Amino acid sequence: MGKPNPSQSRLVAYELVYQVNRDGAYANIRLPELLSKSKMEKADKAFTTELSYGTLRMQGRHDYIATKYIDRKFSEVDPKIQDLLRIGIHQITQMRVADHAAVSETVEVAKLVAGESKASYVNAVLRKVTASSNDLVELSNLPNLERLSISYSHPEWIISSFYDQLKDWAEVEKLLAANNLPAAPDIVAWPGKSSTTELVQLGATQIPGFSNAANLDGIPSEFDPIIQRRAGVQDRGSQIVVENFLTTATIGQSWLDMCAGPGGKAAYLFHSLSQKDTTATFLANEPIPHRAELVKRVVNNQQVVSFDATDPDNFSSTFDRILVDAPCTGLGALRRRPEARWRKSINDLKELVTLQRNLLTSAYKLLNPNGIIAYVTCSPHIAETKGQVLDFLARHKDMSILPLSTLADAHKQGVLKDGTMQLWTHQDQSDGMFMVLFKKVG
Ligand SMILES: C[S@@+](CC[C@H](N)C(=O)[O-])C[C@H]1O[C@@H](n2cnc3c(N)ncnc32)[C@H](O)[C@@H]1O
Repeated sequence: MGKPNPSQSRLVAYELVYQVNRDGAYANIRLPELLSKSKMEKADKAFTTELSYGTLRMQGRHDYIATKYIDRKFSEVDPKIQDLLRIGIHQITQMRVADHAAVSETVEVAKLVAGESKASYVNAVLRKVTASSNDLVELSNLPNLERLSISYSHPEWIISSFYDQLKDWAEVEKLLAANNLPAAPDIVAWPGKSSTTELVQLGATQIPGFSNAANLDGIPSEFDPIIQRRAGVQDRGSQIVVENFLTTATIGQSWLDMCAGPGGKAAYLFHSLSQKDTTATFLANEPIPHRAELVKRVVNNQQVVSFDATDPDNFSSTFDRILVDAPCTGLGALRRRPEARWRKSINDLKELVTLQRNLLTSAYKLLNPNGIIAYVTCSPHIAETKGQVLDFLARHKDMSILPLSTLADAHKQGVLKDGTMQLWTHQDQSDGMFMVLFKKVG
């Protein structure tokens, strides 16, 4: 084999996959850094993005394929070889790259990052993969859970949690497929700062049924209204949450965003309230310092505090409207975060459910008579959604659900019989947001 000569686009894709899988990097933060250092052309950057994000999403499936051609468990293979095989198999099975190019280009990366002998091994395994149809017909004999887990590259516990809610394997399959498709970012025009007319004039596409939303077929950090902090990157599901909560506004209320970082909903709420009602007050709270700094970039600094919100004594006043956009497993936003499905476990869920419960208890203590709490997660998991609702209502007899269906100006999308809302990526083209409004009586 000659001197290694990898293409920049594959080398950067490998670096990203390795850093995410081995060093805990976040793809959406690390990739822009790697791309800006690389000086690649736009088309090569797009290739790198598709290859690296796609590999991270689909690596469960790729590991299954690789295991057919190796003589040990995939987890026992050298970590560099694991990630090289994954990017090779992604090109062979998921992208329109000719087999010979997928193999030889991956082998060039392997020579540079892992040396000649490991590169030979990668070469041998990938050649065997190209000789197969990779149609995985054998999976049709497996139970639904195992079959879908391999085909759509999702951990089984996550698929079970979707089935618990959807109760229909065909629907679950559609959701898993949607989670594997990249989505162009949604943006929101902050009232008083920009408008959808301006966003559309600058090349974004308006989203029907929304007052301030547009979809951007481009890089948000290169879009002027975002650079100038007059608009934000925000999935339409989160925009629905904010807009629904705002329909409960009356004059002169005090608002708290209890879990505000990095500030998406806080910014939209803050700018909307500033336009609607100058007598309303707004406070955003975020305990993690660097996330609180992000909130300060989009909300007036004087209106951002940094406390553990599970202790209500940290706050010096009570509120009429409290948003509890709680830390959660994020199982509703898997298409936007390629590695997220591999990062969370059932153990995380247990801790998160306790934290969510404690935040709700604290919100209750901070709520004024006739006040409203919006409890929100970007997860459809039953323990983080319906489970929390039942638990909260059982513990607080003076609280009841304010059905979203009774609010004339609220979005109708995803509203369930009990008045809560559950969005689904495959049905609503949004993150799988859950929302319930709790009203305090008297
Ligand atoms: C789902 S995120 C909020 C997203 C945010 N509302 C937005 O739209 O950009 C949950 C936030 O809760 C914060 N958090 C974690 N523990 C908390 C606590 N004990 N009190 C308040 N916030 C907490 C996390 O740091 C995280 O920033």
